[in-house]
Amino acid sequence: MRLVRPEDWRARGIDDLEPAAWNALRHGGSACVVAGPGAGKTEFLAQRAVYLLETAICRAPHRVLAISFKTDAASNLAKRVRQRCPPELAERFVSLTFDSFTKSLVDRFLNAIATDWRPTRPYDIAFPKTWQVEEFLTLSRLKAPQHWQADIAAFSATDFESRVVGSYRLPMVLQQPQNAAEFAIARWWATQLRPGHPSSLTFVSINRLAELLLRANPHIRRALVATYPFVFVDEFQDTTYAQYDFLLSAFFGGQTIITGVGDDKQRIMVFAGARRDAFQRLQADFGAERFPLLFNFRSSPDLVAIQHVVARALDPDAAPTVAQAARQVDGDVAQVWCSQTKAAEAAYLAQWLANDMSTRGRSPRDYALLVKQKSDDYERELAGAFATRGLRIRNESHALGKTSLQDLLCDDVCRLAIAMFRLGSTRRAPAAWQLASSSVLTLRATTCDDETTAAKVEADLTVFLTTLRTDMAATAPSRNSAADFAKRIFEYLDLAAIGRTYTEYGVGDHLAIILEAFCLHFFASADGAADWTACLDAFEGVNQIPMMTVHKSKGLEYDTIVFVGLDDRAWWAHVPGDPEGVAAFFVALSRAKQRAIFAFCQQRGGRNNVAELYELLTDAGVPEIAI
Ligand SMILES: Nc1ncnc2c1ncn2[C@@H]1O[C@H](COP(=O)(O)OP(=O)(O)OP(=O)(O)O)[C@@H](O)[C@H]1O
Repeated sequence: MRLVRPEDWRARGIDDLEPAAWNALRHGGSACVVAGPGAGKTEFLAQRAVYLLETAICRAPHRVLAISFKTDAASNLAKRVRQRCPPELAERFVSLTFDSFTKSLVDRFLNAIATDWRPTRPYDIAFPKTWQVEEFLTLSRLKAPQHWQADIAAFSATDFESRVVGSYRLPMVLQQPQNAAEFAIARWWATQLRPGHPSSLTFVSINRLAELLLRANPHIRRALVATYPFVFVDEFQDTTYAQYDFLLSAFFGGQTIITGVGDDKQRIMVFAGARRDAFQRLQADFGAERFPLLFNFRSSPDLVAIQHVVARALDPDAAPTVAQAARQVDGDVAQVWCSQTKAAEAAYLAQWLANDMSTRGRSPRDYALLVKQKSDDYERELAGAFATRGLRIRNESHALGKTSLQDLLCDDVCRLAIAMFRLGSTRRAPAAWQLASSSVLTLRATTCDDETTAAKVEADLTVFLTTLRTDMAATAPSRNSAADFAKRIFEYLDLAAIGRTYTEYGVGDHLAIILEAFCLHFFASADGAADWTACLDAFEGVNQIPMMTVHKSKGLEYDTIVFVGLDDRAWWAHVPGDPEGVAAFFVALSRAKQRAIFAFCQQRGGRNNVAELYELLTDAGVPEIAI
């Protein structure tokens, strides 16, 4: 492998980076890369990883660790690095979510966790609802000594865990609570560790256990620091108290160079415990230098101008960004559509989308329907009208067991299983063959250098697929036949080998969660499908218009976004003046490359609470149109 001198290194797969991005990319210390939507923050991280690997600034066996918040962001970043540098270098780029990283530490070193805090193996993952936390806090208050009761009553169920539990460092051994917070926290832990039962841990608890693990076991921390001299954190503005504290415990005071990228104006996770001062802390604790980026590669100049009006509402000092993309549509690039009834809104929307697709030659996946929450409800309300225009909605936020459709689809095992099914339903699927054959070689612990064994593994795969193809051709899709074929494919792939080969499935219950979600979605896709290709298309959402919550749309981009439900009912939690609501609005608006439409329907709710969002659109010159 030929190394590149740092001064000779050029951007890979893109023409260039903006000057400030070059400075940040070459910077030798920790950095805060702060930039608005579409600035290419994810692309910047991919380029920096390739730079570090190709110049051997990150020399083997050292690795670059990238931490993202969402599974699809982590896999998207890994994919970009794989596309931009040779495989032997890309394999030293580790891209994980915060939760999977801390969980893998806990699962791997569970026995090194102090006995007072050690969970059972295996443990369940808990997702307590707000009412359950409320109930817990009420009970804790009643059980607390009287002088602590008022303090406990002041805790809020929405952020008790993220702020109070999340910012608390576990002592090495269990101690008597000294104040109200410690009393509530101790009870919270008792409900999670559950002596005598399988523990049931939230990801905040898993984070706290990982932090304790590193603090209590300096040799594990040293090994971690030695493995990863470079750490990237994407969406840094959303770093929670627990996550920042974990970073501090793991990497403070050492040689680790941290690169945090993000945008304070897109901070929409405060409800989940995001710190408002994450960038400032990175500057103070790790001496990170600040690099603001000013380009926007995503949105057309007119949309960038509208975004700037909203950006200024969030940060009066926000610098104007420089649009790099060209405008491709005539007429308004943004509009507010006002309707009286949900039925009228759905009918108009479906007709407009079908028409726009055919006149502009666009596909359903160029569009996205964004909602504030409860995507299942909107899907139900719109699906009928869409069907009459031959359109199908793909609800990416839909929950599947303990994961979501969006997370399932970017999972490695899911992608492999679908590739096998594609090869079972058709002869010509080169991308599927590429993925299946390389994965099966890896699962059988064979390298391409060992030509004899590799040929045998491929021949065996061909035989398996030939029989599968014959049997699938002779069997109509149904829930039962889907279950039979899924069983056959997973047995062939060998779940034990999957656990051994892919680190993310080796420990814990991640594989079980994915398998459950896969089966739920695959059986539903097979139900009523005309043939296996239709079943697989339904599974993958081919030719369907994606719908998702704003939170799930983070980091994604579409030609046209339609925000459905800009009203008080959908935004019930929004308090006028609260920057988090405006930030969510900003995230939605900035997903659009060419066009953003906001749908307001009187039947859904009023627009008092959200008046400020409409005012911003009016200030930006966005017209309102009755439909
Ligand atoms: N240097 C570049 N040259 C050309 N295109 C780029 C460059 N950097 C990024 N892009 C493209 O611009 C778009 C936005 O990039 P990316 O998704 O990385 O932005 P982001 O800063 O993460 O945005 P957001 O914060 O809104 O999620 C993508 O389509 C990406 O491929």
